[in-house]
Amino acid sequence: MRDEATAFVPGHITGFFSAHPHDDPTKAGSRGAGLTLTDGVEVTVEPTTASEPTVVLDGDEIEVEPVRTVLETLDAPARVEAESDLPLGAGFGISGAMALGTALAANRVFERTLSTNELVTIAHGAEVQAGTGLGDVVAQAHGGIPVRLEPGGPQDNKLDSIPARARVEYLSFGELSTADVLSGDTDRLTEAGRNALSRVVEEPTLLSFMYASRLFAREAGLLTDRVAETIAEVAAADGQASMAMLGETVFALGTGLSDAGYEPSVCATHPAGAVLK
Ligand SMILES: Nc1ncnc2c1ncn2[C@@H]1O[C@H](COP(=O)(O)OP(=O)(O)O)[C@@H](O)[C@H]1O
Ligand SMILES: CC(C)(COP(=O)(O)O)[C@@H](O)C(=O)O
Repeated sequence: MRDEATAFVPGHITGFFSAHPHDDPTKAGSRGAGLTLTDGVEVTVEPTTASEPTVVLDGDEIEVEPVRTVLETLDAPARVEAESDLPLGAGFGISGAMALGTALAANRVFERTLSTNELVTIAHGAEVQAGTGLGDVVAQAHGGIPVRLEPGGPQDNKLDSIPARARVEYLSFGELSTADVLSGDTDRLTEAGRNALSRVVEEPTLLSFMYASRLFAREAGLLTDRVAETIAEVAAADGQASMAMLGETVFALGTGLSDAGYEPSVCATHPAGAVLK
């Protein structure tokens, strides 16, 4: 057993998605596309003798169900300490990042001998089971600008990506409970998500991704006034922006938000998937 291990998992902004439930959470998931980010989550796992696991994010002890499930699945009594560049609950896939980072680091600390795909499957299943995400984990394992053609964990899904890189700006006005949205009527997202995916498969470019994402955000009925206004202001300054699913967050390519007079956070698309440090 090692003293500790650390993994870095990129943040993930989903531009559009459709939900695809299944009785087996490792086969359930989403189709869609998004951006993995150089801003992300660093997850450190160390063994504990305490009767219950401890999960700390940016110094605060919190309850993130997928992390607990991953530790139980790996039979790993641990303390998980995460540092995030991104806000929790605002559409950056932090719950998925913490689950995936915990799986990678716990496997190393407790000297389990699971493969990367097995660990991604465990983290993906835990995230889906908790209702806090559908496609973040497999996207964060992949890196780049993943296009999720078929839902599920590595043994069932089919991923492609948009071969591009970009500077990314983002501005978050607040949280949107993923669990609330996913436990509601997601059928209304299915057609919008299918249309968006068809557009990006037809034309796998960043511009078509952004256009498809804006169309989806409108059709999904999730746009808030502040998000809609900000997207319009970026467009008026000849920029490309859309809403991060699922958060009250706007993301833009290049300098879109800055050019519209905002002071956004700045990062870039992440060229690779999650890594052990
Ligand atoms: N202060 C908090 N704000 C938002 N979520 C929180 C907080 N503390 C714990 N959580 C848990 O973190 C998870 C957030 O998941 P989600 O809404 O999908 O966020 P993200 O979009 O960052 O992945 C949920 O399991 C939620 O119960
Ligand atoms: C959009 C979402 C369903 C939720 O994303 P988040 O709120 O960041 O957990 C994501 O998991 C996806 O399937 O694309």
